[in-house]
Amino acid sequence: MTAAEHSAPSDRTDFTDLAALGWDPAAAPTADPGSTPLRPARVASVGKGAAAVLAPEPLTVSYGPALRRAAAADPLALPCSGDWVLLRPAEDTAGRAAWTLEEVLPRRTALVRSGVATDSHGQILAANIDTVFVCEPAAPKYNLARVERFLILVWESGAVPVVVLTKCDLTAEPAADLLERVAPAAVGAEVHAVSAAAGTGLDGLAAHLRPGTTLAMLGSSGAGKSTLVNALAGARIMDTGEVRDDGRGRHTTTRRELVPLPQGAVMLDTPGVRRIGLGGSGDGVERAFADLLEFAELCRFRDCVHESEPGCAVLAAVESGDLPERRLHSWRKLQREAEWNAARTDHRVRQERARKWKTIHKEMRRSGRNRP
Ligand SMILES: Nc1nc2c(ncn2[C@@H]2O[C@H](COP(=O)(O)OP(=O)(O)OP(=O)(O)O)[C@@H](O)[C@H]2O)c(=O)[nH]1
Ligand SMILES: [Zn+2]
Repeated sequence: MTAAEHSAPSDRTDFTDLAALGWDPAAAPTADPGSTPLRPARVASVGKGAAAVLAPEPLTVSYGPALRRAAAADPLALPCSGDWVLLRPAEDTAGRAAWTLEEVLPRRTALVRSGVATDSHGQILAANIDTVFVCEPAAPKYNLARVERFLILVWESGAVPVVVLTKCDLTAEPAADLLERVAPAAVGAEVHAVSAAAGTGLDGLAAHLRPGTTLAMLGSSGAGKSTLVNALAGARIMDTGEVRDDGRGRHTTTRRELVPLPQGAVMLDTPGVRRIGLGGSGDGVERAFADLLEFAELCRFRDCVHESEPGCAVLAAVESGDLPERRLHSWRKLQREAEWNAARTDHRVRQERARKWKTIHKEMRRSGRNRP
């Protein structure tokens, strides 16, 4: 069934406007004949038991019973910003027309922060993001290890990372030199050097702002994310941190929201992520260190750990200068971290969760979508 057909019974859904929020018609849910038409919406932010959604007009919706049951079994079933969800018509306690959040549609991508407190499930920061601008200030000095950490996280999410070196007006280093130095840490990703203040390098990002794209920004606090969004939008649509206490600062971005850009993309604005744990369940490390792992294929021993083994092609590449030594150190550290986190969510836990999800979806279909 197409998006247009699905919208037919619900004259209140404007799919043209949903497209401005990144709605993909191919993802249109199929409604069972005779069931109450459910209405798609996109989550802007979440609170306790309720979410702020755009449908496309802003609504606050409470969680329906099926969703609450699913969340009790697995916290990842709870909606997060960027999720596409289905709403069911309901009444609030005063008898006024309202909507409940019935179901979270399958996530295309999910940005996960692991290692939150003792919870081994991790926390989903945002969903259905296509492209992430990994913002790293060129001045006073870029931090390649931080860029690598962000890249792993983005690859793991399923989104495409784009490294953006910000504040280039504050460094004497020519953009070409900057790009050349940073590119080895950003294997497989585009790298751009920009200055929001001077307006340079912004054109290079245009291709990532096309309609239908959901964008997000990652980068430490004060990296210049909000300033960059404003420069791209040509308007002050985000608060920026003009006043800060020190370099580490406080978060100046306090809202998580979906912000349409004039170019057609939507920006999913999440607060600066300062301390990130790696999930370790996906192929983020493999993708972020594809250069190193290509050499590893040539090691004499299959289980080579590239420490001191004879015939280690990785060590040989470092020796010959084909692989920066810094990359090897970075990889060791991040790989260990990812493995440690993955071990916490061991195989059994993952299987258990897959089984639970199956039940939850069945349950949702039964108790939610099919009920008249
Ligand atoms: N010189 C110069 N300063 C910049 C540039 N971009 C941002 N800044 C400054 O850097 C500071 C932090 O910028 P923000 O855009 O607030 O940083 P942010 O990454 O959004 O910070 P959080 O909201 O805390 O995550 C502000 O004082 C900006 O004016 C730039 O291109 N050049
Ligand atoms: Zn080796």
